[in-house]
Parts: sequence; C-alpha cells; structure tokens
Amino acid sequence: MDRILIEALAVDTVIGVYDWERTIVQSLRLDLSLATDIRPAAAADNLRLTLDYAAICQRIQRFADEHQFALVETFAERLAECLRHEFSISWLRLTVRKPGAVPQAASVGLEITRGTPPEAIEAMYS
Ligand SMILES: Nc1nc2c(c(=O)[nH]1)N=C([C@H](O)[C@@H](O)CO)CN2
Repeated sequence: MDRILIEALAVDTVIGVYDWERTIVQSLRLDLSLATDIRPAAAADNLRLTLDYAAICQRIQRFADEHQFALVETFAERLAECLRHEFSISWLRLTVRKPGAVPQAASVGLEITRGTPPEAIEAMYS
C-alpha cells in the first residue's frame, strides 16, 4: 500500500490544560502518513483519483480553528476520526508535537495509528 506524506505541518490552535493556555494560540507540528493506492491517479495523471494533500492540510487547520482541546491526545484522536471519515482513509499514522511545551525538550507529543493496517489489506488481496 502506498502512503501520502505530510511532514512538519504547522497548525495554530488553542490547546492546553492550564488556564493561561486557554488565552493564547500555540503552534503544533504534525506529521501524517496516509495509506492509499496512488496507481489510479498516476495512470490518469488526475488529482481527483488520489488524496489531495493540500486539501487535507487546509482541513486540518480548519479543524484546529474550530476546536479548543485541553489535551494533545484529544486533538489527535478527534482529528484522526475527522480525516478518516471525510477523506475515506483506511489507515493513518498521525504524530502531534507541541514545541516549547516542556522547555527542556525540543518538543513533546504523541503518535497514533488508526484504521486497518496496510499489510492486512494487502494480505486480503494476495
Ligand atoms: N500527555 C499529555 N501531557 C500533558 C499535556 C497533554 O496534552 N498531554 N499537556 C500539558 C500542558 O498543556 C503543557 O503542554 C503545557 O505545559 C501538560 N502535560
């Protein structure tokens, strides 16, 4: 299975567990790996037959504008649900980093995977 990649996407949002964090906008950094079969789009050279990474990036920032979560866990889980539903993504890996949250660390955050693993889909068709 092929994967569309989005790396170090800067996303501005209100997020954090402390009161002072509810009054500021902070910048998250997102990495995404999105399972898809690129062959139909490549054969036809047609954007409509693949995952449009620009449209996905725009949707992510709109999601961030529309929500204010306490935890990066909630942001990641809800965003993964949103993207899988709206773009019919069978599997994704999402990393959310919050630079500056812990001064001693370059960034902190988490990584989640959701959906049917690409290997399982490939095994069904082999
Ligand atoms: N596992 C998590 N730990 C912490 C989070 C979080 O979202 N998930 N958030 C905070 C604060 O908001 C922090 O980013 C600011 O100091 C602390 N721990």
